[in-house]
Amino acid sequence: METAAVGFLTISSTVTMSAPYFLGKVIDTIYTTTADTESMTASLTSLCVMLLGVFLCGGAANAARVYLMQISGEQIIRNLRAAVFTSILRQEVAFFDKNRTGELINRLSSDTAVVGSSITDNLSDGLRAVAQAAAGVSMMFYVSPSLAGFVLLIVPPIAGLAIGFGRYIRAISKRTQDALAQATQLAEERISNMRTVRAFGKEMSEVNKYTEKADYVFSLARKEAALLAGFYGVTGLSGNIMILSVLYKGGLLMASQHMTVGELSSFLMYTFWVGISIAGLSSFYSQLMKGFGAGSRLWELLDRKPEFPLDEGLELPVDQLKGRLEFSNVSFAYPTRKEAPIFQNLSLLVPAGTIMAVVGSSGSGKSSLVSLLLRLYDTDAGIITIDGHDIRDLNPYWLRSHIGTVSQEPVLFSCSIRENISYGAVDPGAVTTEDIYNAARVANAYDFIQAFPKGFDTIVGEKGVLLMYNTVCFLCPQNPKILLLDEATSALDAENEFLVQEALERLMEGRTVMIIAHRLSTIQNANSVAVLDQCRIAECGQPTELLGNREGLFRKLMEKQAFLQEEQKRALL
Ligand SMILES: Nc1ncnc2c1ncn2[C@@H]1O[C@H](COP(=O)(O)OP(=O)(O)OP(=O)(O)O)[C@@H](O)[C@H]1O
Repeated sequence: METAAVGFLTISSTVTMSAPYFLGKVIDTIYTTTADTESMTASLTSLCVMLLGVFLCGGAANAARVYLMQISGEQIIRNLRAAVFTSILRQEVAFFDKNRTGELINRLSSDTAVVGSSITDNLSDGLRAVAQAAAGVSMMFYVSPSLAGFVLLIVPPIAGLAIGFGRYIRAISKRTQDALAQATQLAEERISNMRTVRAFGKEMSEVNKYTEKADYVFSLARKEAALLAGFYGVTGLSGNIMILSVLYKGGLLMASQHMTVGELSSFLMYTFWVGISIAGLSSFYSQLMKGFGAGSRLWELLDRKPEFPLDEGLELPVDQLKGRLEFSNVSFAYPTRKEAPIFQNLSLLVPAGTIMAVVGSSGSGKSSLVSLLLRLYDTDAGIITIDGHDIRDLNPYWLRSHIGTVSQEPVLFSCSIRENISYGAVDPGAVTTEDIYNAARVANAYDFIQAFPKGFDTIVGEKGVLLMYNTVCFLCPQNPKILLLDEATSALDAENEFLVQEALERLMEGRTVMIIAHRLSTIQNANSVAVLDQCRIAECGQPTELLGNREGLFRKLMEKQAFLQEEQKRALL
């Protein structure tokens, strides 16, 4: 396809470039033919027919070139977007703590478009401008070397100016794309937290903040426009000076019989062509520099290697997996908040086939424990093992597909309930309707979902707003030996409490379970309880044993929690 485009480009440029030459011939024919009108008309007609043929051919080639270039441009943008999205999704979770969603979205949508179009739209015009300038200059030398040498003295200073200008455009484009990314990030955060914005009545102040960011983008665009105007003004003026000098010097050459009127006309037309090509080239160059500027962040993103691999490492035979979990002297702080340690020398053992309830005040690190087990982050010190294997030696992909994670407040994607439930399966395409129904039955959500008019095909609103019931569980991959559960914090009415409890018990049977527990009933059913406090496990043992210790942290936590739950239940009634 590219070859065809270049072919058409050559044809259309050759045709366009040969036109002035032939037109010159037409003029000379008119001026020099002293013969009878009939033969003059004949030679004129044949020249004009030839020119018409050449123009038709050039027009068709031009149309084909534009079509092909447009298509290949869209293809480049598509490939770029797919590559950037692949690269983003391969990054480690910590990368997403450092880079905000809005910024990444901007890279994916805006930067790729700027880079793509700067390469393609302009590449076609740019290549044509280069070809036309080269051919035009050659033809100028062919028609009159002395006049060409004189006129082209103007090119070096223009080239110098263009280089300086290109550098500036490149820098300003990078700044513009960064500013745009910041604006998008702000908008993305505010729109996704619209409830908070509304609750505090901050609509207008957020609008002002966004407008400020948009103003900054505009001020950069204004700078760019002013510079562009200056640059085009200078190049346009130089073009006109070129024409004037051709007229002056060419007139002198004609007077001294060194040039015919046809040659001067051809030369003048080639000068026009070269002038137009130079204008095209400067626009091409500035757009290309703009693309490079916008592209610098994209290349960084494309080249970035994730800190740990997605799909490399040891895979244990599934039938030998027992599910013994152990944290040994683990220390950890989030990469974005290195100064605030979450765990220091934390040790915890969950024997295979037992249920461990993890409790602790808000922010004590319960969810972080789960994140470490799933290897969303690596520990700073100490190791975490599954059946004695350091999880850093295991294939992360394998590890995650053999640990079932169920959150009772899952972030649901905006698709049907059916699709949401099958999301966790290794091959969602192979999940049968019966599998989905069973998963819903296990979660005691079957009747509830069937009660919707569209049943399992009900489309869930963004972030699951539509789905008020909070026990929908994802299909657990391959009946995992290990389950990590995050219990809902919200209080339920008596009937739902019973349904949830029953579903959880069914789910936990015969597996090693680590559950972030919020309900007293869950804790009482666990084999042991670990209390997180001040970066470590403060207490660990059987629930009844820990409750017996009146001064213990667990006892205090339970007293507080029981009180809170009572309060919540009273509020529900
Ligand atoms: N991605 C993150 N980057 C930086 N800090 C984080 C991140 N996630 C959590 N934290 C911080 O780590 C601490 C522990 O959070 P974590 O969510 O593990 O606690 P938790 O006990 O599960 O809390 P909760 O019961 O409120 O969910 C908190 O101070 C939290 O602000």
